[in-house]
Amino acid sequence: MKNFDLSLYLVTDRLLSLGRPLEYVVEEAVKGGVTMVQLREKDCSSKEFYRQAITIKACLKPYNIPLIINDRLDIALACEAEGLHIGQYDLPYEVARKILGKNKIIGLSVENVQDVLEANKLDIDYIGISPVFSTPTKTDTAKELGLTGVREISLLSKHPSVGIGGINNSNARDIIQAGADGIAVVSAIMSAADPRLAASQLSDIVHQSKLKVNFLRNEGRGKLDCTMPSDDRKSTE
Ligand SMILES: Cc1ncc(COP(=O)(O)OP(=O)(O)O)c(N)n1
Ligand SMILES: Cc1ncsc1CCOP(=O)(O)O
Ligand SMILES: [Mg+2]
Repeated sequence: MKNFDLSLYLVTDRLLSLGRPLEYVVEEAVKGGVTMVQLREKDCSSKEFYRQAITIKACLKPYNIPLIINDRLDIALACEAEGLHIGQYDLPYEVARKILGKNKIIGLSVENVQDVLEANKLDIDYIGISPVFSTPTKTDTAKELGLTGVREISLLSKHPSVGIGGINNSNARDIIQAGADGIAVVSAIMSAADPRLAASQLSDIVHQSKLKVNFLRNEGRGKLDCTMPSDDRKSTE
């Protein structure tokens, strides 16, 4: 059964871990409140990627946190990860789903409205709204979508969403208020002096923002039901 929470999604980058072992940063982050982990290795051999995947899988098991593998279906299968994240230029969704089966989590990056409309036709499990802001962590991205993009995409998407790209303590709240179900971060946790504290602060922001969004949605629903045309009812702002 697929059971996952997108609230605070850590995407790894070993090169940003300030020399600390990846498993140390990941475990600290999970203790701080990370709800999902993606192993993203852009620059290593398949053997090394597999070795890291097995190590991180073992580290996450006691916490019941799902491991998602970036790009590499073979590694996801080999380490029995809970899922795979693919982008617009990666292995096609249909192929990944056929090989992984219906019980694995598949996430897909969306970079514009057209991608979201296409994603709505697929049985993916979540979308990554990519990138929300420009970021030095990944420079080969599409144009940043900004908060307007997050708002538009989360209204259009039939799948749950996470924003990714340039997210930190100062803007995490805006991403949730714009309609995303969670935030995905690399440097805000990987490069934090105290990854547990960084995760716990982000987790608090996300949860507080979700409470506020849900409150406004419920409050608004009561008021909107009698005053607003139905097309305006999705908005919380
Ligand atoms: C949660 C999440 N969202 C988006 C991405 C980006 O995926 P992609 O566009 O395939 O780029 P790479 O990460 O492969 O460089 C992601 N990894 N995770
Ligand atoms: C993997 C990825 N996909 C889109 S932006 C990005 C990197 C996000 O890194 P950071 O959280 O450090 O800005
Ligand atoms: Mg990719």
